[in-house]
Amino acid sequence: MAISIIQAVNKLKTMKQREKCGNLGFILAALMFVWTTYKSFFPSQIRIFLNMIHRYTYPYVHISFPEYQGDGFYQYKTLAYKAIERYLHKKSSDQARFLKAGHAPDSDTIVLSIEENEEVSDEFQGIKVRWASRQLTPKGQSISLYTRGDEKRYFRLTFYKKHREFVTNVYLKHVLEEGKQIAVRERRRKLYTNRKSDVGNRTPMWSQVRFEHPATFDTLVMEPKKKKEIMDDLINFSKAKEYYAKIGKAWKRGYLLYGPPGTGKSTMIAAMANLLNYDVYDLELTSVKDNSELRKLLIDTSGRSIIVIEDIDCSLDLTGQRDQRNTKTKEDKKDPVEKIIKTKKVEDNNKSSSQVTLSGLLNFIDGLWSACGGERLIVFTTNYVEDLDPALIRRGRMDKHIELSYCRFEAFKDLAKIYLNIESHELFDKVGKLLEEIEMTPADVAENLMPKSTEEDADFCVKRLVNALEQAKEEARLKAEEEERLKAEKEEKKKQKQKQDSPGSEVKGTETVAADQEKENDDHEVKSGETVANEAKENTHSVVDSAETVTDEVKEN
Ligand SMILES: Nc1ncnc2c1ncn2[C@@H]1O[C@H](COP(=O)(O)OP(=O)(O)OP(=O)(O)O)[C@@H](O)[C@H]1O
Repeated sequence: MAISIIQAVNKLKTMKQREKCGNLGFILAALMFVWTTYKSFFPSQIRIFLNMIHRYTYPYVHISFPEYQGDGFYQYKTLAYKAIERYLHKKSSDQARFLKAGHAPDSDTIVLSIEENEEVSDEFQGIKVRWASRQLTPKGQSISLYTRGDEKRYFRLTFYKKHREFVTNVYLKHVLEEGKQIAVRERRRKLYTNRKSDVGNRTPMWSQVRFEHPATFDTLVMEPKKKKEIMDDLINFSKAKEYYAKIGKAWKRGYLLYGPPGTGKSTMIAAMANLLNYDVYDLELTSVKDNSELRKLLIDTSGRSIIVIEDIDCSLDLTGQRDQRNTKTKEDKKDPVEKIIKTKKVEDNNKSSSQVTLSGLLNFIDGLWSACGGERLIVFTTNYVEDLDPALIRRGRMDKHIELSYCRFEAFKDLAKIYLNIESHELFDKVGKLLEEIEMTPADVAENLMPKSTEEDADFCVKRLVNALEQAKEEARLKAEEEERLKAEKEEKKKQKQKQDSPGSEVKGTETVAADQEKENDDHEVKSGETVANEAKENTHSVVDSAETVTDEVKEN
């Protein structure tokens, strides 16, 4: 019984299908008849006229965006097609049933786009449009024989005639801008460095690797208020294209990061690049032949990038007309170890044949060429901000000066949270006190806090830090004592020498000492006013020096 019912239903279905096929055949035949009659009986003028009426009353507008442009020899993918492809990715994956997948250049993303003859709709500010993908088949060729140049693929945008103004002026701008932004967001970021140019070398001047530094502002420890201020400044800059255009300034900003080694200058640059999704150009000034090469390098950089010159104080002799005597005084104040490191760096750099001058560098920062490309940060780092020429770092060139300093208690707590995932410990107070007495860089604190094996738990690491701080404190004390002793010894030797030099020194009493003192005073008077001023400066800085010495001893350890 059941079987016979099913058979009956099937029979009915087949009948209906046949009926449908019959109807379709009839409609097709009728259409062909109308078309043939139209072609044979309507003269071409009337057909043109009817076409015109049709065009006039047709409610839609179509715009085509071909994939490739160019002549028969050179074809290139149009920027508009690429941007539309990226823009439609999300809509295509949501709406279309037949999709094409491709690998976006310079990116790890798969881009989905609609297959031929598929359509997706879009709505922007209440206006609806349709996007379709089409392909023209050149006559006499099958699709499988296409070469890249033969492909006539294009996107077709359809919208109501009444929205023509809006679509062409507003919507298309939005699509292209958004598509470009998506491509930029999803691209693989690069770290570039410049190579020394050889004579006749035509290879690009920047070599590149993928930029994969994991540092972020979350992992960079510094005073929270200062950190927020820097982040706001950066984000503000990245959104200020119109503002910069309005005030007539090139869309770029200079940052000067200064502070002792190991306080996070390089880490901050990586965090900046990750925050803004920028590329990084690490410019090695000593490898740049001259000012004109420097300019070429600048032109070869792209927008949305950070150009970094590290250790700018050691990069070539950029002192300009600076007072050499002044420089010497500052050099004298430095710790001997620091002085040796710096002298070595400067010597190495001086060995390079670079003829880049201060004015060349100033032009690089804010000359006419610096405006090309836009959306660029220029970052200088230095351990010795006082050594830099004021012209180089004045506001307008280096707009924001950021000091990175030794680790304080707040920064330590952040590091403990990042490295050990702890927010409190019985030794925290002790660490806080020690950090007030001893200057330790975040790099050294981080190194002590980082577990080196699975046995080293948080407790072990905090204790290790306390030990390191106590040891640094003890060494600083011993060094200060040793310095005191040396100073006293020097004084004693000086006095002895004075005794030997002056006649009748054996019987020197209070009178003779007074005479010596008078002589010394006379000598001082002969000295030029400048030298006296310098000496006075040296004396005022002696207190700072001793503090620096303590710090350096910590660093050495
Ligand atoms: N403020 C900080 N926050 C978090 N980590 C830091 C900080 N400062 C230093 N570090 C850690 O110390 C290491 C060295 O820091 P970094 O290279 O950024 O210092 P620097 O100031 O650039 O040193 P130099 O002047 O020698 O180039 C980094 O890998 C980072 O892990």
